[in-house]
Amino acid sequence: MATVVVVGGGISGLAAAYYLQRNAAKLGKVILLESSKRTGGWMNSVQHGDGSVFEHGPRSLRPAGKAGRNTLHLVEELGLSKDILVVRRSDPAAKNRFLYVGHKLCALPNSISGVVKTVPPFSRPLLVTLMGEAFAKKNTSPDETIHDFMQRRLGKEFADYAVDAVCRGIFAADCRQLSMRSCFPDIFTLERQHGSLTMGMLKARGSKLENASPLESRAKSEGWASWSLRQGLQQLSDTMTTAVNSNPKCEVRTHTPCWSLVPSSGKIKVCTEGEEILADHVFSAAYSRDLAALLTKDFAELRSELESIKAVSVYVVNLEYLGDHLPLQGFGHLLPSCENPNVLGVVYDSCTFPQHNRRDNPSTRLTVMLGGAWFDGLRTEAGDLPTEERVIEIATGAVCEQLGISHDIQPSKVKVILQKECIPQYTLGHADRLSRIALNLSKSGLPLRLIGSSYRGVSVNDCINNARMEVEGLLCSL
Ligand SMILES: Cc1cc2nc3c(=O)[nH]c(=O)nc-3n(C[C@H](O)[C@H](O)[C@H](O)COP(=O)(O)OP(=O)(O)OC[C@H]3O[C@@H](n4cnc5c(N)ncnc54)[C@H](O)[C@@H]3O)c2cc1C
Ligand SMILES: C=Cc1c2[nH]c(c1C)Cc1[nH]c(c(CCC(=O)O)c1C)Cc1[nH]c(c(C)c1CCC(=O)O)Cc1[nH]c(c(C)c1C=C)C2
Repeated sequence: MATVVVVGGGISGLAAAYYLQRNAAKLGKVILLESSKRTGGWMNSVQHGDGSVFEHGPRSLRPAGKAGRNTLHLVEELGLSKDILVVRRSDPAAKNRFLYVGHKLCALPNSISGVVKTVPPFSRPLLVTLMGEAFAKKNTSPDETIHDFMQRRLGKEFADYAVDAVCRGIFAADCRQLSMRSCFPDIFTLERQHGSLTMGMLKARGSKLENASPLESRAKSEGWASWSLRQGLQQLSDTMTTAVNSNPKCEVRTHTPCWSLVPSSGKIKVCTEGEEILADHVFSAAYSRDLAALLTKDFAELRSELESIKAVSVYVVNLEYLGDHLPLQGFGHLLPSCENPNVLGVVYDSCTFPQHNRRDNPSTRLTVMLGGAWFDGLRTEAGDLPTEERVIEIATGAVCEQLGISHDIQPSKVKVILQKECIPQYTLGHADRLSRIALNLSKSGLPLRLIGSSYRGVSVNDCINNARMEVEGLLCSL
């Protein structure tokens, strides 16, 4: 009977352990090793005594797409359907997203009238941009930066404002560095298959749901745009941890860093502080650079490829103000890098999930995100990290300037968290890098499978779905 070790207890590692424990009869033992004191990784929701919930990491998931539907399935299996908080497509938090440009909040078009009119910061209606897109020249190069791709198809203005800002709001990244093929594979493929994104999207519309679970059907019929859970998204990782631990053949060990992975006659010796586990199979769910540090010098090439996937750091600043202070209802706003590189955007949490607001008083909850690919711009002249006071000053300054919440109103809660190297960057050539990693791994003969946000998608949905596919791959091979 095989022993399987999962290194890393973020959502990817937990998903692998969860899908492995469902098939534990075929396996001997499943052990998940997590170096920190808690599972969940970046998934981190903090509940306060007054009922408020603050997210320091991911805050909402999309129900759409194969990976989105897979997570809904998981939620149902875990018995969490009753705790789902839904944002419908008709809600302001789904319809209204803003760009902060030229010292103004500009609504991104979300209706027919918004598409046919010229709305700031654009100099022509979105409809004209989309009509032009249908005739843009196709590119056949194996990869392109997101900015080059979008500028070619939708024009420079659209790429500089909308695309630049959205990439900051997903990858905290500079779209001039990122790979279109790896960050938005579906859109990249639309051009290959249909010659145009507009035409491709029109053809792909209204596909039917087959074998939908009750929650998926509900999501479709009620028009869900995104969702969270009553205790915050960490409720998902906590429930997965409990499910894995409740299987007698499986075990989640926190406070247990893996120190090294050493090949041993077709198996891997997994070394921790007090123990060596001889594993038949290892899933690495740690950041690729952390995995590189676990491999011996014999794997220099593999290590150097894994190390080349860099990640950016983000300051997450959660703010709560007593009273209703939002000038507009919506999901939040993003700043294109030309407006203010250091401030990525502001999420209007109290509008998106009012269920997470404190119970005793009306409140405005916001999350300001700073840094990302522009993180060094936040450092002092000496190159040091800014003090917590300075980070709060930047965040409350942004809220004052961009949302008109005066400096005279003191936040009732403030939490600053530095999320170090939290979002891996799929730069140009990422797909080739993954091919080289796969080749290196297969040559090495190591029974090691790679999952996690470093490789094929940073969204929680992708992390879970990719873990599931890797587990299925292993089970098929047994
Ligand atoms: C601020 C922020 C906001 C986000 N917002 C969203 C959102 O709204 N929606 C969305 O879908 N996604 C969002 N994401 C992305 C998503 O949260 C992450 O991509 C995802 O959680 C990554 O999960 P993971 O398990 O792959 O990695 P991680 O969460 O990094 O987990 C890796 C784990 O491995 C452990 N580890 C590392 N080395 C070792 C070792 N040697 N031994 C043992 N353990 C080890 C680490 O301690 C960690 O717990 C956001 C991310 C951030 C940072
Ligand atoms: C301002 C910085 C960030 C905000 N969220 C994130 C960052 C870095 C991280 C993030 N947000 C989303 C994902 C998952 C992507 C997916 O494929 O599901 C991640 C890793 C969701 C998301 N957020 C925005 C968009 C357009 C998306 C994609 C999915 C969707 O349409 O819901 C926009 C956005 N993010 C932030 C703000 C303030 C904002 C827009 C107003 C915060």
